[in-house]
Amino acid sequence: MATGVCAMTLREGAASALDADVQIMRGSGFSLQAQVSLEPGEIVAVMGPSGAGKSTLLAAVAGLEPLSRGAVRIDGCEISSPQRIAPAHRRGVVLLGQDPRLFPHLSAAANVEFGMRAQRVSKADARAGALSWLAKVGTVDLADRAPAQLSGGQQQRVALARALAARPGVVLLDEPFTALDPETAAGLREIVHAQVHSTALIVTHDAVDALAIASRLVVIEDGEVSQAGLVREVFAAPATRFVASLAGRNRVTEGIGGSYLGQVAIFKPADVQILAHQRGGSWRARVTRLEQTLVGVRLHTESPAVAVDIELEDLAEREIAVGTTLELWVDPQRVRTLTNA
Ligand SMILES: Nc1ncnc2c1ncn2[C@@H]1O[C@H](COP(=O)(O)OP(=O)(O)OP(=O)(O)O)[C@@H](O)[C@H]1O
Repeated sequence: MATGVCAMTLREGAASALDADVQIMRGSGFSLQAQVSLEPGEIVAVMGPSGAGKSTLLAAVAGLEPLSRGAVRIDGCEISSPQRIAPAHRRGVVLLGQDPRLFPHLSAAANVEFGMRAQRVSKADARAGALSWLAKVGTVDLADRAPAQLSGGQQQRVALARALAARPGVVLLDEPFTALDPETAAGLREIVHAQVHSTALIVTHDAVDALAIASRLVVIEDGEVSQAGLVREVFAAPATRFVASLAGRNRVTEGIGGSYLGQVAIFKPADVQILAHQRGGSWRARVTRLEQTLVGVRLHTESPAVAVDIELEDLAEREIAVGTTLELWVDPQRVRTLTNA
């Protein structure tokens, strides 16, 4: 693979390979060190706590944040290094964030055309292409409206059409659904799933987004990659407390049933059993809250805080209510432990 700066314009319309080795040191004391490689057409989710460095990673890959060390390569062509950042039209990357950032003086169609014209598409083809992209995101009937005449969700759809119409080899989406209501977000999620044929890195706070859209997940914590792999595998075997909480697992740090002291015990709410009598490793807990789930009821208990999933019939049969004291037990084989650092 070539490693130098490529003079050629990047291939348009084809998904590209992305290889980013990003090191950023900010005066504020924050530093980011992350390495991500994507095959052409692969969609990878990026998750992590607030302030971990997710947006910084995407900005660096987009060529908007200078690197302290490392390089970003697309199809082997270096588009960013500490010495040089390629001009925007040669990077082959688009970044779409929470804010649609449409040109306010241009209509929805003209906004989409703009991205295509930058790729030297003729005016007539750009108009036809813009209408076709607006149709794909469900806003073709709004083509002549100015951004100010569109709702937030409609603006975000137009911004997505503009980003994809430029046929980038790599698309970067930084929480594009966060500011939208759940229904609009679900619609856009489907559009991304159906229409993004580029290689894509998507920052999200939503585990459902990661499962629905991406094949792999990269978790960033404190400026470093803390876990990476297939989305399902990462959620099935959380390596950090943050990933465990994403995956909806119990995370107990103060020990349970006299075991796991000095460790973080991680287990599924569905693996906690309610016993009729005390046994080795069981513990007594008071129910503080009941929550209905799609498949039954989640009991929240205290000291330690543990969630327990049971079926609705069980709740009625055992006469469980807020304030009930239960004897709980979890099979040690179902408990994963982390060192309590
Ligand atoms: N322009 C900036 N100048 C200096 N520091 C910044 C700048 N932007 C962000 N930071 C800091 O860099 C760190 C990483 O921020 P970043 O926005 O990448 O995090 P994030 O993981 O995307 O967080 P969030 O989920 O809240 O958006 C934070 O400590 C943040 O305060």
